Amino acid sequence: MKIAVVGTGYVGLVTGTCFAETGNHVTCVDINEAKIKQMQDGIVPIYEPGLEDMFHRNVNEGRLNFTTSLSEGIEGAKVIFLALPTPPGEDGSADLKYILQVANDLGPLLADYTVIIDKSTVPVGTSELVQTAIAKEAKFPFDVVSNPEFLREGVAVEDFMKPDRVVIGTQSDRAKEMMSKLYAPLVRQGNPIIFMDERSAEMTKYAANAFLATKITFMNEIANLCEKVGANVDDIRRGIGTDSRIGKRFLFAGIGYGGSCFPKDVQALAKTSEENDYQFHILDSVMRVNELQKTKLMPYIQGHFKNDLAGKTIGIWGLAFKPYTDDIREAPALYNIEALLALGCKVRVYDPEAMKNVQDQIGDVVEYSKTPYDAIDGADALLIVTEWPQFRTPDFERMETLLKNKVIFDGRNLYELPQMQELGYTYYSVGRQSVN
Ligand SMILES: NC(=O)c1ccc[n+]([C@@H]2O[C@H](COP(=O)([O-])OP(=O)(O)OC[C@H]3O[C@@H](n4cnc5c(N)ncnc54)[C@H](O)[C@@H]3O)[C@@H](O)[C@H]2O)c1
Ligand SMILES: O=c1ccn([C@@H]2O[C@H](COP(=O)(O)OP(=O)(O)O[C@H]3O[C@H](CO)[C@@H](O)[C@H](O)[C@H]3O)[C@@H](O)[C@H]2O)c(=O)[nH]1
Repeated sequence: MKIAVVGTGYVGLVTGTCFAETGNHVTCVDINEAKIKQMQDGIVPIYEPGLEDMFHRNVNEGRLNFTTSLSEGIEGAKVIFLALPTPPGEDGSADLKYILQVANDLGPLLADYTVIIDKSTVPVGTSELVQTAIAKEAKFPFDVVSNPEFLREGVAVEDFMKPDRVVIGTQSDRAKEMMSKLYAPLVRQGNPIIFMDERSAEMTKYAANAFLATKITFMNEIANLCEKVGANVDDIRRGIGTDSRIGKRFLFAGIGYGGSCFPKDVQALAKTSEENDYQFHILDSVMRVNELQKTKLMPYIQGHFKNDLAGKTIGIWGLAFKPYTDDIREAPALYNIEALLALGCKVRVYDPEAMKNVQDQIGDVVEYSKTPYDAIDGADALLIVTEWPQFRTPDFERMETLLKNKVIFDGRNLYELPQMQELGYTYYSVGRQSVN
């Protein structure tokens, strides 16, 4: 099938590449000329495990192309995916200007029956707005389908190729048939395509993200309480996660959730509630708790150094909002850097993938290190923010020779308490007792 994907960010690029991999001919359209040129030159603009090989294979075999021209990109396409940004507007609601702009542009360009698919995360009712915008100048029949995306950064290719489920919101039989054909190779494993109406599909995406953000936040609050009552949140996680009604995943306490989705989607759902005269109390709490959680180790850092942090050097391991990505959107590391700098600290950072993005965003207010060990050379303490695998089994003996003090503040609970005790570190983590 000939497919167009409009918007070649995270979701667009993964969608386009994976559908090319299943034998379709895909053209990716983006207004960012530099990005399109990069991809035409064979450079994948994001770091995502498994994507690069698949990208090159499909480009070389002629199934994956790139253009900045919408009219050229959608020529002959039976389906058009909209994978455009929906950032928070000033009031927290999702800003639909990118989607509606493209919808307006698409109308006069359609040259046959086409299925237009919202892959972006959009508030309930958006498919009707898209429908109206396209209809203004369309001369051919079309259907607008809501097909929210559930991939996680870092495992995006696997999530896309083997989805737990595919949610498709449409009431058109013609669109349903087209979507079933497109997704057939991906749902072979027995995972379902779930059909529903457009509004329910749009709501399903927000419900999933808000539920997961709430699950994490609940564990973060349990962790905060564990510290006070002398319990260990890792044991609690094992103790409740084995209950199949609760499930083992997304129960890891830490220094808050970040990324391009949870923060903005929880906020947007709260806004939708407000607009519909409903106070979604849980979401308000989730947002408030997560704000506090991101810098929850700061009081421990201040306490340890007796509120005298001016001139102290803190090494930070991890900048990306989670491992296996270079994405720093809403990353807890940025909040901790800001808090440490405000207290007069010098900050030295290391991340295997995200340092360029951080430097582009905040410049040289921190020092960028070539290795994790450079980041702690002469530092007064180490703060761990992202659980990259290489931080799990570091050379503790070497660290001891580099750190001025054997102190670790660990926002991701990477090490066992008895191990830290034996090694003689002062160790603060989340939801567990401190080791001195
Ligand atoms: N990032 C994720 O993990 C993820 C997962 C599921 C859903 N989503 C949702 O998918 C949507 C896209 O997210 P993303 O992270 O891929 O966004 P992104 O910001 O990484 O990329 C969006 C792309 O759209 C392009 N663009 C903007 N206006 C355009 C136009 N008029 N024509 C063509 N291209 C245009 C931008 O240049 C950019 O390359 C959002 O609604 C997001 O909430 C994201
Ligand atoms: O037990 C956990 C699991 C995650 N996190 C944090 O939660 C955030 C989000 O993690 P994750 O969900 O793995 O990453 P995303 O790529 O943001 O994916 C989420 O957001 C996407 C965009 O909407 C959805 O498609 C995915 O299904 C949804 O998991 C990160 O800061 C993680 O550190 C925790 O603190 N504890």
